[in-house]
Amino acid sequence: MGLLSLGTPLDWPQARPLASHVREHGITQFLHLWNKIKDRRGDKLLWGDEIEYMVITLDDQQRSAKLSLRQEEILKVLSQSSSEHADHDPDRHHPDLAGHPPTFHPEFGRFMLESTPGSPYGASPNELKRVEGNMRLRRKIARSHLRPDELPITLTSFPRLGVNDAPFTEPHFEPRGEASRSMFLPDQIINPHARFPTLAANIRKRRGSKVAINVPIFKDERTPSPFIDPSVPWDRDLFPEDGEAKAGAALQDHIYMDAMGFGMGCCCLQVTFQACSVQEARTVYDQLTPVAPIMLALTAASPAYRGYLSDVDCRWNVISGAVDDRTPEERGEKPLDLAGHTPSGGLDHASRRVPKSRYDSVDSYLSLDPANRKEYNDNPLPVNEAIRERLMSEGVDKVLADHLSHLFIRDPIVIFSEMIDQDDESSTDHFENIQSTNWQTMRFKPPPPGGAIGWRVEFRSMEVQITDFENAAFSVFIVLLTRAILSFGLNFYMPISKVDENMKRAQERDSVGRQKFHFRKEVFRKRNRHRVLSRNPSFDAGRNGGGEAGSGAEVAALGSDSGLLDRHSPPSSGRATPIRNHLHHHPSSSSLNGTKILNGKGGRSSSTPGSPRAWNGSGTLSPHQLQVPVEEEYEEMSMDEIINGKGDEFPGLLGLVRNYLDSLNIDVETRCTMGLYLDLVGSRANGSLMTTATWIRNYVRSHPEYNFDSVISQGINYDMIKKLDLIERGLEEAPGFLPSIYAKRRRDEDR
Ligand SMILES: Nc1ncnc2c1ncn2[C@@H]1O[C@H](COP(=O)(O)OP(=O)(O)OP(=O)(O)O)[C@@H](O)[C@H]1O
Ligand SMILES: N[C@@H](CCC(=O)O)C(=O)O
Ligand SMILES: N[C@@H](CS)C(=O)O
Repeated sequence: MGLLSLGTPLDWPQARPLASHVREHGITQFLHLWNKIKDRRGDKLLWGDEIEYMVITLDDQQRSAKLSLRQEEILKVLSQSSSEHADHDPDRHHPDLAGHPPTFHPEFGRFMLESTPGSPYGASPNELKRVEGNMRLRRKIARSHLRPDELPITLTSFPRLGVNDAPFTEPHFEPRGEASRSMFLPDQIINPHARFPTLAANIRKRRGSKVAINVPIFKDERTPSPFIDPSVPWDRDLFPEDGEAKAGAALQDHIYMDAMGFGMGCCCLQVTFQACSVQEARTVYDQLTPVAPIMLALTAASPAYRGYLSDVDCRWNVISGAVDDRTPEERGEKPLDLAGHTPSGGLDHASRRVPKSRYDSVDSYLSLDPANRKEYNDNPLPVNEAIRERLMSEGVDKVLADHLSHLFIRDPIVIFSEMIDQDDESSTDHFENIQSTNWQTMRFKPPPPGGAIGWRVEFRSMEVQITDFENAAFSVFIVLLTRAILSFGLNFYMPISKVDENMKRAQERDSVGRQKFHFRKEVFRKRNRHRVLSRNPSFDAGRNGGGEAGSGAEVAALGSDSGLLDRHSPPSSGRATPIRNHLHHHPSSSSLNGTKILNGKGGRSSSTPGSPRAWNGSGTLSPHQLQVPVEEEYEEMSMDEIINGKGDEFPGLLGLVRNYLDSLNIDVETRCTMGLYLDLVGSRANGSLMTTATWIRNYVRSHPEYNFDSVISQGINYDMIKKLDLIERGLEEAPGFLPSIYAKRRRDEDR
């Protein structure tokens, strides 16, 4: 959930002239904050998940499953009940209700809820063991405030959103809304908070047309070819935009969608980490960036849109298209109008190309680690040049300045008239306005004013899973991987263009089984490979699921010279004694680069004159390593190899995580729970368990009502959602999808 300011939202013609004001003050706000918090360190690793749900109404007479639009009512009751829960609920003794009851938040869809733990977790194995119970408690609380015919389901995309041959919302509305002007979706599916309809309307207006999302259709035995969608009202003329579909916005052989709700009506699973310092946050951001597409593929859960099976398994490009506010010139569909060039901001809507939507993958790495070779930052990086120069002249290093000035190429989409003038020393509202509408695979989050919360990084690519067992498993896996990254000083860097290629592959049908992904071959820094392996002889056993727990001190010792941990961490964190580092040296003005589109070639390198000297000579990278041609550092691997390992050549992400776990002193029960989670991740990767997307596709294709024409009827949808609910509650087995232990374990926990 993004920034929810209150007030009167400005229509696009009024908001547009204020864009530079918001950007300028946003950066002033960032700089005020930066000067206060850039040296902040010593924060603990805390983390939290965000789970998004759809509320579904089931009608057993009609055999229909519809989206319930009662979000506002439900959230009101949930927020009242959170405080009362402690006294009246049968769960009142649940440790997660003491002090910090879980919280529920609105989301874009009026049929969506989001829940987070009441307070963030720590990263100790004992805390990790709590996660699934906390998630289940949240689901239980949500369910207890729904009507008997409603259920909360963690489904990434609702298969019949926008199918008008039968009502798909409760209550029903016709698709004729001013915000989206959609041929398929009524505006009533949008959360009525002014932020959301204004986002939808202003994205459309800035773009100059409705958004146009085209997902390839899954061609089944009887799907017409070419497929020209009979459910598009080709000749509707309610709004001027209605002609767009026929004029080329709707592609043949694709499922066409024309509104923000098709994307932001999808649900995901996000994980946010607090790091001990800005440098550690930048490390986590960089190292998780190549992991984002891998986790998107592994959690794939959305193979159905607007009543059809699609040929993709993930939501990513659907949301990307759903909020794509770029003009035709920015998208490269019309020639640029260079007369409109504005050198100070470079922000005229027709004067330059913008390669990506606001919702897309990360474009540049962020760390000052010399392992972050300039060759890795090989994507075009349009920046707001004036902002970049200003940040650097105020002492922000070039790498961070690139990142921020890239985010700040965007216009603010929602401006509230009451919020135009702010106290830039105490507010970060303008900064957050731009930051929170850059929806990328990773988000780098500065500490909010107030002091309680530190530097954070949000991991945003994962699709939400049907059960909290899976949601906990994937969240815990990412937390443990982060710990392994920091403790072993792992290096996953590879060219960011290859990460983007992986994003494309990740979304394809059955990418886990059929695709290969680029991944770095040598993930240990030279010295550490030897140290990790020799101090943790259980490594190979760990990879195979065995291995005895080692000593936590070993990991701490390894971490202390891993070259990636922040050297200012307090000794109590089990890390190195602080020594001086040079991370915050500022570039001299002579290093300012005047280019507007950066592509890495003029980019970062610890040896570039005037660029920050990032490291203190601890020798983590040998000159030899720096000389290896980038192309030789990575190769194509299957998902099984990336996760489960590849003989002696590559340990696999699970191998790394197991090795990290083996090094801790953990009780048997906790280790067993972690083992169940890691086994799920490994089994999904090697295909012994299928992804949610594959389960959904198989279910639809084996339903007696299915005609092998890609169509998901109301009856199929109803049966599927009922079945998924039974599976979640452990009342039906799901062979090949969930481990056999799941159902019984789930029922036992309900007792
Ligand atoms: N200090 C912290 N360290 C780490 N995680 C935290 C911290 N405080 C809150 N979180 C977690 O961060 C997640 C996001 O929290 P919240 O929804 O408040 O942030 P947000 O800024 O609205 O998120 P988003 O970036 O998704 O819009 C939650 O899982 C929460 O538990
Ligand atoms: N629901 C969106 C994320 C919305 C948000 O940024 O909070 C997704 O599936 O990615
Ligand atoms: N939920 C997302 C998308 S609208 C946000 O609020 O930014």
